[in-house]
Amino acid sequence: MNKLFPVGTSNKKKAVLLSLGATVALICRAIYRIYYVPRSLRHIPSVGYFRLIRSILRREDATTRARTVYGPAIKKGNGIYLANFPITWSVFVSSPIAAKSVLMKTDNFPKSMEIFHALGKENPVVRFFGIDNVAIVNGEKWKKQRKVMNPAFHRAMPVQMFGRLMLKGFKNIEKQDYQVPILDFFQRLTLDALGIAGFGFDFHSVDDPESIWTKTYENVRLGLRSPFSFLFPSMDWLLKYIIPGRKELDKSVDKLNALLMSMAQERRLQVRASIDDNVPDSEKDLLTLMLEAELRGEGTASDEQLRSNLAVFFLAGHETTANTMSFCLYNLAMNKEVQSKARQEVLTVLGDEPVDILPQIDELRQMPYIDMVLKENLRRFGPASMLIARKSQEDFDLNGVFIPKNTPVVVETHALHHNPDVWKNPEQFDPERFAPGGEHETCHEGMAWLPFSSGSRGCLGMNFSLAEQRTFLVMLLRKYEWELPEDSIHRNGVKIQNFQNAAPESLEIKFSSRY
Ligand code: HEM
Repeated sequence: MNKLFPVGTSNKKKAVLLSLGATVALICRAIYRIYYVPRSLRHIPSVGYFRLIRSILRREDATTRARTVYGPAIKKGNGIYLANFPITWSVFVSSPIAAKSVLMKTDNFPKSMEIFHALGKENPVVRFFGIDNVAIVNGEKWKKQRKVMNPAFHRAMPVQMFGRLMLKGFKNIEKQDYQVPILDFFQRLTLDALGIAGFGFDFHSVDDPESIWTKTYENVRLGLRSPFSFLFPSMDWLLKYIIPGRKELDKSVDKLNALLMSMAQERRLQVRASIDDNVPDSEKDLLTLMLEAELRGEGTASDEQLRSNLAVFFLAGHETTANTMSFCLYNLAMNKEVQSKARQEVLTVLGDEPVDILPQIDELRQMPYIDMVLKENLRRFGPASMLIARKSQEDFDLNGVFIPKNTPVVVETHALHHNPDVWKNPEQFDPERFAPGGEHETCHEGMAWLPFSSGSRGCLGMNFSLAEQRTFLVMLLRKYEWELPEDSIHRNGVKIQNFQNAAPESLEIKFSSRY
């Protein structure tokens, strides 16, 4: 040690120099890890770390980023490339054939739980969602939970309840003088829909903007999205005292957790006493249906697992559906001929009497063009721009590219849906792609359309969300025509809120009533 320092250096000076040296070494190591691609992955075309960060800081939307940042690497790697994102070097997949290989081989590519473990038990994200829920766990644990839930999500969907909510939504459109901040409008509808359908609880978000439970939920939703809730996890013990709003967030998480837990416990007792025996399945909430499946011996779920899964339904089903519907109204405002064609289909099935009506399930099934519109909207602006990272369990040949064991692999749905080698004119909104014999049916091998993912880990709530989207869209088309206001910032292309939330930035829609 003495050889390192000139004779006469005091102990205090030595300590300072040593700590400085250690800090510089740590910083160099961190920069090296960020910048230099691991040797075992260097054969895959990569995206520069700082180019990516610059794009995020400039708030470039996912489409621009896919074109300018990832585009060249995607082309070079035939749909497979490497980027240091979100926390480590990962392989990104935007080719239909490679995506299919990853999603069909769930044992080779289970979901990676690293982020949740890194956050630690005290983190609000982990305290709300838990780490034992169907969206995160793998293997037998996952099978058991999914088995309890599958029947609940495959029964007849509660379209009458969705319709009743939209009737309340009509009143809000009138109250707001027919020019409506559309994301807020749909966030209220989809929150109430999830509360009622999930566990029989009305947040009253649509009819009472000040409702206490809506505010509690909003505190949690926005708080968990703050970068401070998941960045610097090792500093959480300190951050929780200095981050503004963190105390409030912790309190709201406790309050919402207590509500979900009490719902799970009470409903278990009710189901055991068979209180809801005469209620048809389409009117039962998801919690009741899950508990009934458990009673029939179709899997098991503890109270904490039920609570944690109800929390996941909010994460997975609230903003996703609200964002999707907002984009759908945008797309139809920008493509008037599609809006008219969709309305014509609705009027043919439901008639054009000047009165509000609630569509029935079998009527919604007779509207193939509406489904084409919803599919194209999800291709263009699906809310899940990438799937949760998977980790390769062994060396793997992915469409001719060698992927070593323990590599994080991310299917990047946005880049896949906007890949010009896969979709013709990908930036154009064209529902005809999904017509029988259309582009999607005839030109695609592998998995080219993945807004809900696919395979056994595909979205559990897909049918639920699609039934909700159909009901809302059909009722809106029957009652209104709509367009963007003259001064809308979205006239030359939609502006996205930010990197964390791919929702349209303060989008307003101007409605005119048809009756
Ligand atoms: C437009 C609406 C929705 C979209 C685009 C969507 C998309 C997705 C995607 C892409 C996945 C796969 C994630 C991954 O593997 O990394 C997923 C999984 C999941 N979704 Fe959805 N989702 C939507 C609505 C819903 C709703 C309404 C619910 C529940 C009420 C829900 C519940 C779930 C659950 C529980 C999973 C995990 C399934 C598993 O791993 O077994 N989703 N969703």
